[in-house]
Amino acid sequence: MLSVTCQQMQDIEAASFKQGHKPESLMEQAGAGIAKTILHYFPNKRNAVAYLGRGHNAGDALVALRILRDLGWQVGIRCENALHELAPLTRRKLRELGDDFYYNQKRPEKDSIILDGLLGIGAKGPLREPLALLAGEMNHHRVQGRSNTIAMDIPSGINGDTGEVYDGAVIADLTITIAIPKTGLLSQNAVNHVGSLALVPLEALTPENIQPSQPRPLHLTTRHSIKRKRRSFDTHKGQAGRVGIWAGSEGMLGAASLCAEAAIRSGAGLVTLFTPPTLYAALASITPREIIITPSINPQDLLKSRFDALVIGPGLGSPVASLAEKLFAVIQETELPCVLDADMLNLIAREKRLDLFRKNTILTPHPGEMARIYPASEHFSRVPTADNFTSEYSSTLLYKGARTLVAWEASPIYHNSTGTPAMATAGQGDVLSGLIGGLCAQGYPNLEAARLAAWLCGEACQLALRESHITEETLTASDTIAHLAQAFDALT
Ligand SMILES: NC(=O)C1=CN([C@@H]2O[C@H](COP(=O)(O)OP(=O)(O)OC[C@H]3O[C@@H](n4cnc5c(N)ncnc54)[C@H](OP(=O)(O)O)[C@@H]3O)[C@@H](O)[C@H]2O)[C@H](O)CC1
Ligand SMILES: [K+]
Repeated sequence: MLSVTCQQMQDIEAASFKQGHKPESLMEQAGAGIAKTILHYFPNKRNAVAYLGRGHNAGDALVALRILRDLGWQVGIRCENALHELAPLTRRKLRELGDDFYYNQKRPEKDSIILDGLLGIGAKGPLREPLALLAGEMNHHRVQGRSNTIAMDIPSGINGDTGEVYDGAVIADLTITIAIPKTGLLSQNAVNHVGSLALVPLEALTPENIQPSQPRPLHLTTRHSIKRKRRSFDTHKGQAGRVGIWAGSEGMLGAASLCAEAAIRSGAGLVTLFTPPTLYAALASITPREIIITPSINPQDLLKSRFDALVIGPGLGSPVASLAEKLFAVIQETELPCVLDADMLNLIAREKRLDLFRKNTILTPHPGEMARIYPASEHFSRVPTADNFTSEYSSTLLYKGARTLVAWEASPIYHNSTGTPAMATAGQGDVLSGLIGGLCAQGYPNLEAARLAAWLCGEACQLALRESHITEETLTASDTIAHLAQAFDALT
């Protein structure tokens, strides 16, 4: 969905009021959506404390808190403003929760949810007291009590238009933005304060007829903006998509295996993994039985079978010159959607074969690989890099990072909403490339496949963290694959 400035959001809101929508009804919908999102990502938590400012942002937090309390959660509030200073609607939402909460204020216990309802789109400039004090308290409890902070709409102390981070700004693990994403949330500066993103859409408030505030529109990919395909009843495995993968080298068998497993878990009907004959036995012993493993020394084999999409590169290492030439020839020749990942990108950079970045290719560089294929990226921040690169080359680009970007030609620059720092671990990229290949093989257009795969990987990891045996430290790429089903389900 297109992102908007706070002023644009306020204008859309004002227009909806003119059409008869009521602020209280919107706040109830927002609060209900926030509570639902909290239950989706943190179903095992039982304690929440809402930090309140004076405005309607606090009202959203109070509605969510009331719903959680009614479900049996222990809840509390922190507010340093006098009751008469609260906006009338916010005051009403506090009364519905119970005035006792105001007189018996609570600080978050260990392992709580902290709701940031200090400031939303009505924020102006750096945090003033008493909110600065409360923001400091929230950040302290997040770290000391290992709690999770969830920002209502915008983390307080972040400029919602530019992403500028003011002193003492709230650090959120998840920002639940209301109705339409705010442009500042997508800024690279703010990423450590915004955390992962979720959207609560409100039917009355949509960005129709809004002019993007940037020359190249910045969009957020959320669960609502991706359409999951349904299969017809008589689908057979040949129609479900055939993926050909060239991956792996000595010492990097896991990359090939993870990539192939993710491809089959994406829904592809047949996945064939080509591997040097010397690695065959070892690879067969760690790869799921559903994968066809074909020993090969000639990448031309990728063109001989009837595949619907190709993935080339995970764990490829540094192939000898003759193999490199053959891989280049395949990429040159194929018209299939073709994911170029990891060492294949390094090889293309090293041999200066950027002519291979054709329209059917999907490139998945992390910042280091990006710097190799496109040295100009070192002089630009991420969005201009994605913008310039896709203006120069006709590939679909998936630029990995804490906020993965997906773009193609003059498309909007799509910012992925899901993900967690737990993903900073080996193998996640191999899963991602396998997933993209599998989705392309099923007929998702390249741009959609890349957006969906990035969203699914991030969502799978966020959902994996709900389990008691998986933590930020222990999550692995296999856990990502194991939670793809839950991520797909979250789309429907
Ligand atoms: N978008 C929608 O249609 C909906 C939004 N909802 C939620 O409402 C907020 C916006 O609420 P609003 O009341 O307009 O504004 P805030 O809650 O952000 O806060 C305004 C008050 O905060 C004071 N303020 C402003 N800047 C600062 C600062 N830097 N430090 C301290 N205090 C600040 C401001 O005081 P003034 O003295 O400046 O007037 C206001 O008192 C939106 O973000 C959503 O969360 C709806 O609930 C659903 C529909
Ligand atoms: K907030």
